[in-house]
Amino acid sequence: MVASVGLVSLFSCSHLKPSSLRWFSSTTHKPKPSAIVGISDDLVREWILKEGKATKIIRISPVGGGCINLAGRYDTDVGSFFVKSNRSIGPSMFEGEALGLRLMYETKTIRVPRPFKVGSLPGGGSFIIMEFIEFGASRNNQSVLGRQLAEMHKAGKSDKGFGFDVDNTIGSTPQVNTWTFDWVEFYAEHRLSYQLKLAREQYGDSVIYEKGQRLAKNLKPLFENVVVEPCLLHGDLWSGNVSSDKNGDPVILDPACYYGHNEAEFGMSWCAGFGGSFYNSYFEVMPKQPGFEKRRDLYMLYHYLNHYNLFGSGYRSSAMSIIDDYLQMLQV
Ligand SMILES: Nc1ncnc2c1ncn2[C@@H]1O[C@H](COP(=O)(O)OP(=O)(O)OP(=O)(O)O)[C@@H](O)[C@H]1O
Repeated sequence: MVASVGLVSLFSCSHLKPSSLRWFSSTTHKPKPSAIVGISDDLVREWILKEGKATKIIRISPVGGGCINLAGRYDTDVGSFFVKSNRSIGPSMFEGEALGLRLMYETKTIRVPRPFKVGSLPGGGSFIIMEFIEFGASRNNQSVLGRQLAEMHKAGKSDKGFGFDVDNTIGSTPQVNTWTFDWVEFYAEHRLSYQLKLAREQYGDSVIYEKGQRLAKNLKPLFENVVVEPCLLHGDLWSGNVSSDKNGDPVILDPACYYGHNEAEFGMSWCAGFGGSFYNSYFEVMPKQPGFEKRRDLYMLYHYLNHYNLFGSGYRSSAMSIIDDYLQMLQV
């Protein structure tokens, strides 16, 4: 039922960020500082020299690889800072990212960059300053990644149900995180239905909308005998957002966090390359729940729909065939 990742997907898979660009994306040369991160960086420098406790900024260099924001590395006498900026979007996007990074960081389970500061830029736009992580040359150990991710899911609990304190984005699509006590209701409304409405608005696609809504209203049988607890999710876990540090320890980046069913974390697994050792280690900490396989495509559907909305019709058939298969399986 899962569509294979073709050429189109490889390059648009997760927000146009081929993973190969990820591993070696830093370059070091010396253009004018403000040109590097695309902003007048006075506020960034000010923070680094005051709260960041640096006495000197030694070098500023651009970091490539992202699509939505401009990024730079600020080397100082107290270490390096990673800065992203966006000239047109206000601070809410980076506030969402910072909150997600902070909550993941506080679980002390898997390495994420520690967020330091989000600010607005004088002429509009915003920036985020976080810990700079030196990436290692090789991909991380899948088994450690699986275990640490499961530990994060286990540690990151919520007493408000499913959702998040702020809305954020998945790629550039808004992701609504209104707190909801029932997971099936949350996933149906704020994940599937939201994307289906977008597809109808953007493409006039009433076929996928109507079939998808029929599925969204009939998800309950897929959750029989399962207790779903809210877990802190990275939310956009694909290979481009997974790296490893110089010690070879896994690092996860660029999250779209919310509290959800832990299995929803595998919704991007069609672009993640998780192997057997990843899943074995994961399930040792977070045991597999009954019906896991039956729900796997349901969680991919959200991301396929998002890719359809972001990148166009190349993803429609994958989303449609998942919907059709479920409608047939559930006989609705
Ligand atoms: N904390 C960090 N330390 C060092 N490098 C980082 C850090 N976070 C991200 N990077 C590098 O910077 C690049 C851009 O970051 P990121 O992907 O978060 O950008 P973005 O534009 O916000 O996201 P998107 O890729 O979704 O457009 C990444 O490819 C990664 O290699």
